[in-house]
Order: sequence, then structure tokens, then C-alpha cells
Amino acid sequence: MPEPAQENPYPDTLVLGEGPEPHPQLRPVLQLIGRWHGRGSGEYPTLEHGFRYEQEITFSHDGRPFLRYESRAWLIDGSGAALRPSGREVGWWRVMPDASLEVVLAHPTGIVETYDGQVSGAGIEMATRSVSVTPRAKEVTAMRRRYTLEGGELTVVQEMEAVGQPMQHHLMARLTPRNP
Ligand code: HEM
Repeated sequence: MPEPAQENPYPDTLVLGEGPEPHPQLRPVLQLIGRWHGRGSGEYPTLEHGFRYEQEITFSHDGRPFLRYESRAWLIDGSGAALRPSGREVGWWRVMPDASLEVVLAHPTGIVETYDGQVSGAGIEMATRSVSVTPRAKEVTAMRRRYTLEGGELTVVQEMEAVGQPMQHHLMARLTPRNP
């Protein structure tokens, strides 16, 4: 006899005040929980042109001291019309009692990053401890990210050491909350 179907008793939530109580260790990152949306631009010396993109990020939790993270981005033209899907990543942000962070991210392009980070005031800084790539992935050797929350706006800046280039700017986006 199959077991009766049961709802998962431990759902994730994107909304503060709904679902499980956030774990007290999440206090320094509570304001991130939810859905963010906005625009950014990017460049890298190996690329002939810079590019513009739109990005959606979600942070949710299930009551334990980590966030579930997902980001999707798509390229846009000068008028804001969607051109094609671009960077996508999913992962976990573990928040330690001293407000340090351990982050694991996986990309559909065959890249897995682990980060060491720290929350301080309105900002989160993180740098890779390791980057692993599958045999046919692009060569990425290190990344740095800064997330800054000010005046209700989340700014995301990413620097990258990849394809033989030294660490330098790749991406910058400004996001605002979007209702789930
Ligand atoms: C918002 C997220 C991102 C967007 C919109 C984005 C966009 C782009 C674009 C448009 C290119 C040019 C190639 C192409 O047209 O696809 C590119 C190249 C590249 N990106 Fe990103 N990217 C993002 C995140 C990342 C991340 C997180 C990494 C590393 C983990 C990364 C690593 C690279 C690499 C290695 C290249 C190739 C450079 C080369 O071969 O010349 N990107 N990116």
C-alpha cells in the first residue's frame, strides 16, 4: 500500500511573517529574504562589447540558519527588450553566529563556487575559496561579490578572474523588491 500523499511539512518561505520563523542566526540577512528584480550592465576585456541585463534574485528559508538562493538574468537591448537568457545560478548561503557566511553556488555552465563572506552593516562581501569547473566549462579561477542594501535597493557587484585575465569587474546590478 502506498503511503498517503503528504504535504512537505517544512516548506520554504520567501515572505517574512509567513511560514517558519526565521532562525535567529539569519538576523543579519533578514532583509534579503524575498524576491528582487532590476537591471545591470557587464563587461570583460575578452568581450568586444559591454552588455545590459535584467536580473531576478530570490532568497528563501525553511527555518534553519541558511538561505536558499537563486538568480536568473537575461540580456536586454537599449530599449529594455529581452534578447536572450543569460547567467543562472542556484545555491545556499550558510549564516554563522558571528555573521560570517559560507556560500555554495552552482551554475548550468559547469562551474561550482564556494565563498567565504562577512556581513558588515549594510554590506556583504564574499570571495571564492574554490572554483571547480567541469571539463568543457570556461576557465574561472576566482570571484569576488559585494551585496549592498541601502534605501531599499540591493546593489550587486561581481569581479572575476577568468580565461587568463586578472581579477576585475564583470557585473553590476541594482535591484528593488518585487512582490512574490
Ligand atoms: C548576472 C549574471 C551574469 C550575466 C548577465 C553574464 C553575462 C555574460 C555575457 C553576456 C558574457 C559574454 C558571452 C555571452 O554572450 O554569453 C559573459 C561571459 C562570461 N561570463 Fe558572465 N555573466 C553573468 C555571471 C557570470 C558568473 C557568475 C560567472 C562566473 C562564475 C561568469 C563567467 C563568465 C565567463 C568565464 C565568461 C567568458 C569570458 C570569455 O570567454 O571571454 N559570468 N557573461
